[in-house]
Amino acid sequence: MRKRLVAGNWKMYKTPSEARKWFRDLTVNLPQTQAEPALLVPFTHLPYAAEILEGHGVYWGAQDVSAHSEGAYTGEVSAKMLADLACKYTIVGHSERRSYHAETDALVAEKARRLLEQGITPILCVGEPLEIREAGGHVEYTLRQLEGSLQGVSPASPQHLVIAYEPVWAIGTGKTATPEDAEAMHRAIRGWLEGRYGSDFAWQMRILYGGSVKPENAAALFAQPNIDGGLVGGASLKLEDYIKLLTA
Ligand SMILES: O=C[C@H](O)COP(=O)(O)O
Repeated sequence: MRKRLVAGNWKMYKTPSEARKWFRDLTVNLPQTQAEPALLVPFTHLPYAAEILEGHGVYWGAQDVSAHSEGAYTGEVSAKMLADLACKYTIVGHSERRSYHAETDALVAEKARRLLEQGITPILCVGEPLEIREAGGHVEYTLRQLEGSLQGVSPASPQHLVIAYEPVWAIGTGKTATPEDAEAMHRAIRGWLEGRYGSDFAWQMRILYGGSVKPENAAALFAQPNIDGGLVGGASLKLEDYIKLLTA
């Protein structure tokens, strides 16, 4: 049985002080839920997450990591540093990193390997742009991206790797994939993972949907058999909405 993961990607929003208050408010208002809550926040917020969320059943992590283990890499943050702040998850290969920072599949795979070396679970993002979807090449495109981004990535258990399918055209646009379209892609991804890691392993891995997930559409998406939760941007910034997603 796969435990649903509701991962909030805060992107570059909120100050550390705002985050500290938000984390406290969440611990006080946390609903009874079968879902696992996780927050992927800016690096500057992580010490507060570690201090406040610890012991509440809420997990935290970063939105990116260096592909290097250590060294003279000004501005970068290593997986070891994230592990020291008890990060359970960290996003790699988000489409915003791929497009604004020209991150390649090979680089994303490097980053995922650095995280696994430190016991942090990568949430590895894949997904097609609009023109590929319109041309009907979305499955092929996404599976090719998955293959490139998982080169040499060998998680010790199915819980140590999470895939997030995020169609680029649905991110921050208010346009969501229909539950049926999202499910079709998730099924294709799981099929590919079976070939790569074996059926039992792939069956236990979680595949999240991301792209304009909101309290109003979450239940229908999460009800799909191969959708194991969400990677949520905008709606994870508002405490009330995030709480609704945990109980969707
Ligand atoms: O990582 C999250 C995605 O980019 C989705 O963002 P969104 O929920 O604001 O569309």
